[in-house]
Amino acid sequence: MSLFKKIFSKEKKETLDKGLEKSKTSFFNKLSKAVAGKSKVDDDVLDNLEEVLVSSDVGVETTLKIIDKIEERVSKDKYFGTDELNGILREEIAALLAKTNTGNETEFAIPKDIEKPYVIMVVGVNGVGKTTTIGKLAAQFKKQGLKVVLGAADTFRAAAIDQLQVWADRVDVPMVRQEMGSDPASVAYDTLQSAVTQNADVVIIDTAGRLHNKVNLMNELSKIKRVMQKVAANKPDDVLLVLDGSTGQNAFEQAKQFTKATEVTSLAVTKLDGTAKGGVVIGISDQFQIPVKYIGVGEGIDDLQVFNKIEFVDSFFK
Ligand SMILES: Nc1nc2c(ncn2[C@@H]2O[C@H](COP(=O)(O)OP(=O)(O)OP(=O)(O)O)[C@@H](O)[C@H]2O)c(=O)[nH]1
Repeated sequence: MSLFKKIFSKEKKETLDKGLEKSKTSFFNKLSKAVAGKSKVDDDVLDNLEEVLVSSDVGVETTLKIIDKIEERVSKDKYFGTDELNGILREEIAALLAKTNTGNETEFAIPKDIEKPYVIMVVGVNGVGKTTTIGKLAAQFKKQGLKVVLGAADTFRAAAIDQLQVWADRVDVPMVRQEMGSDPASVAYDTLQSAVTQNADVVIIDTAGRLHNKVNLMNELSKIKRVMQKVAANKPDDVLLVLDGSTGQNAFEQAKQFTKATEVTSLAVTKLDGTAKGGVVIGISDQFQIPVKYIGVGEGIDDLQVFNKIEFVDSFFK
């Protein structure tokens, strides 16, 4: 491993540790209360643990799965002590995450076996950190020496186009835009066309995420896809749903709506640094069986990380 990589990994780890601090403190405070005065894991401890997991935004479904697994282990080994609970929780959560997050990626990269350009269509409601995530992603891909083109297909609000332009300028990548109110699919088409002409490696398309009308959202997203496929077959390669981790259960609700409206292939969970609700990462990836690809652990350009289940669990249970 090169020195640069070593330094980068250390920095990445520190940012992750810091980003998850609030979630960790809150979780382990609750956990220690849940087992206070108990030496063995019994029904009371399991009930308390269930509450801890639900109140840490792991979600009811995933919490019940974890509790079932621990119950199985308790019934096998009657002498299972509360001091072992941490290790066992860590194993069960790692196993859950491994089902969806099957890879072990640590760095920003695009798959080698796809036809260039790699197209990421970004979806999510306003305010979740969509624009910021696109900007940070563009910066990381550019750092890898890849040629990136952005498409401002959230034409619903002028501010959305302008905000993305700020990031495009900051990262120094081209952005394709049209007037506010123009057809998002037309912007996506132009963006892909321009990327193909420039022989770009990565295209990132911003879309509007208006949830108030599911049929409209569905129609808009499928039209964008359909029109892009006129330029290049099988695009987009990735439909990335951005969720604000600090909204906890609201993020679950948004995931539900968006997965109904379009085929979401990966998730980015942002703003984990400012919240104690980090458990959403575990619950959402499990409940929707969609891999978490990126996590946002700060506002800085380098504070978007490739989600790695091992690093995440290591940091959480450190
Ligand atoms: N602390 C923290 N802040 C973040 C993170 N990601 C985004 N933000 C902040 O969240 C706010 C909203 O981000 P935007 O990128 O503007 O959100 P958006 O979804 O594009 O929203 P609109 O521009 O309103 O459509 C900004 O102030 C970002 O700096 C994160 O990982 N951590």
